Amino acid sequence: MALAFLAAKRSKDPSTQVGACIVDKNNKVVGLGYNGFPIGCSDEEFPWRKGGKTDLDSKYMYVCHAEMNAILNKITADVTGCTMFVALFPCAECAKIIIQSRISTVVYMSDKHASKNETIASKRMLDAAGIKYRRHIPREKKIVIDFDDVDWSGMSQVPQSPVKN
Ligand SMILES: Nc1ccn([C@H]2C[C@H](O)[C@@H](COP(=O)(O)O)O2)c(=O)n1
Repeated sequence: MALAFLAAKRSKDPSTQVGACIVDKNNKVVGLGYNGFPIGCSDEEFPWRKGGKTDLDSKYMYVCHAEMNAILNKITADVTGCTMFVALFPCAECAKIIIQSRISTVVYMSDKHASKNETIASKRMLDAAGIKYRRHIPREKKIVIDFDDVDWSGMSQVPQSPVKN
């Protein structure tokens, strides 16, 4: 989930940055994505403002969601049986792509649009397709990357990364 949030930091959306990270059955990262405009659609030319969902001058007509980008950016032939970690519960359009790509589990952080039809429809499809979903309960409250903490000559981190007991 932390990697999904790190990917989200690359989003140029001024109001909502969403990231998604796909891992395989061995927890290997096989795809990362964040919300952004399609290749060739410049952030300077296309609108980041909110508006009606079908308004030509709003971002909703153009933005690719983090989930879709993570799937399209996959480094494996397919993502069958994989788990997607995503900051925000997938909308109905992303649910369709998740189902068709045969991802088996979705782990999300926020479900703030739970009462909206796009989320209700999403859950209806995920349930029908037998895709499991659950909210992420973070074990760590904070993950800090402080470049000043890195000993560049020895390339070691001070304090060192915690090791599993
Ligand atoms: N599951 C989701 C939900 C939304 N997004 C993206 C699409 C937009 O860039 C932004 C939502 O904008 P808002 O209406 O909150 O200003 O988040 C996504 O990538 N994945």
